[in-house]
Amino acid sequence: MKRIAIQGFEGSFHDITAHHYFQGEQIQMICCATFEEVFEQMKNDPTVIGLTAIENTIAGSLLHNYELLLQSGMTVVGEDKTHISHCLCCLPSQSIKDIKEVHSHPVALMQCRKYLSQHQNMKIIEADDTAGAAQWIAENQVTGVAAICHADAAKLYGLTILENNIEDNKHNYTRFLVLSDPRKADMLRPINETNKSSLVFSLPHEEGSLSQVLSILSFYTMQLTKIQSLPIIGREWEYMFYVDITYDNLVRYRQAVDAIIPLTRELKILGEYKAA
Ligand SMILES: O=C(O)C(=O)C[C@]1(C(=O)O)C=C[C@@H](O)C=C1
Repeated sequence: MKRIAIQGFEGSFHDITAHHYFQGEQIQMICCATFEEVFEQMKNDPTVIGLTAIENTIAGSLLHNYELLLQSGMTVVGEDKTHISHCLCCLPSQSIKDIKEVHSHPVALMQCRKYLSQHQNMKIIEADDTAGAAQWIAENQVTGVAAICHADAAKLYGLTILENNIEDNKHNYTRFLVLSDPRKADMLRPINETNKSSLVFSLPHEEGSLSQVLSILSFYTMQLTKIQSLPIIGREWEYMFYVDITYDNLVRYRQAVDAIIPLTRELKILGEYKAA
């Protein structure tokens, strides 16, 4: 039985994604209130696998999760991409005109900005997660409040769907990382199918330092799928660069990493895994 730590309750997008990624396997969810708690669970028990959202096609990157990943020393062993669709739901006794507040995860609220701006009478309240907001309304029989969550979560908690597909854009996908203690990583990833890596490094304050690294990656036919910079706290105007690359030749990939090491500082491989 695999134990998976997620941020969120049953019916949250983390829960849905974990069941998709580990399809056909026996899994037990460890539902955490925060991403910090997910990493804490993994730290306390190296057999616990983590699953965390890292970027969304509407709301952008979950920057804090990059930092948590780096600080934790955990390894990326896989990824999954989930189509995100939201509904507005409430107690069956309520109708749209009764709704004065909408509760959901901040990222879900961001994904429904346009819909919410058309309903200015509804006060927006951030919750720990989408399914948690639905569960809270159901358990406490809260009137005048709706949740934004997946339609399955609305059904799970016995809520009525007032409106479906309320996300700003139907091309709404979230990418999730599957994380493990490095000592357990090889048991969780199919080594011969590795075709993606996540790297992080900083660079010297010199002209062209980033472009040199990118040129070398391109020379070794590494395809850059993502680059994200994050400020280094305490070192003004210096950044950590988080880079994702895909490739079909593991030897060329290793050569590419060896070639960029002298040009970078603090290079760390966050994970080598199979692209979703
Ligand atoms: O609240 C949930 O259901 C979650 O799984 C969290 C989360 C996120 O962290 O981005 C996951 C996917 C969606 O993008 C919206 C929210």
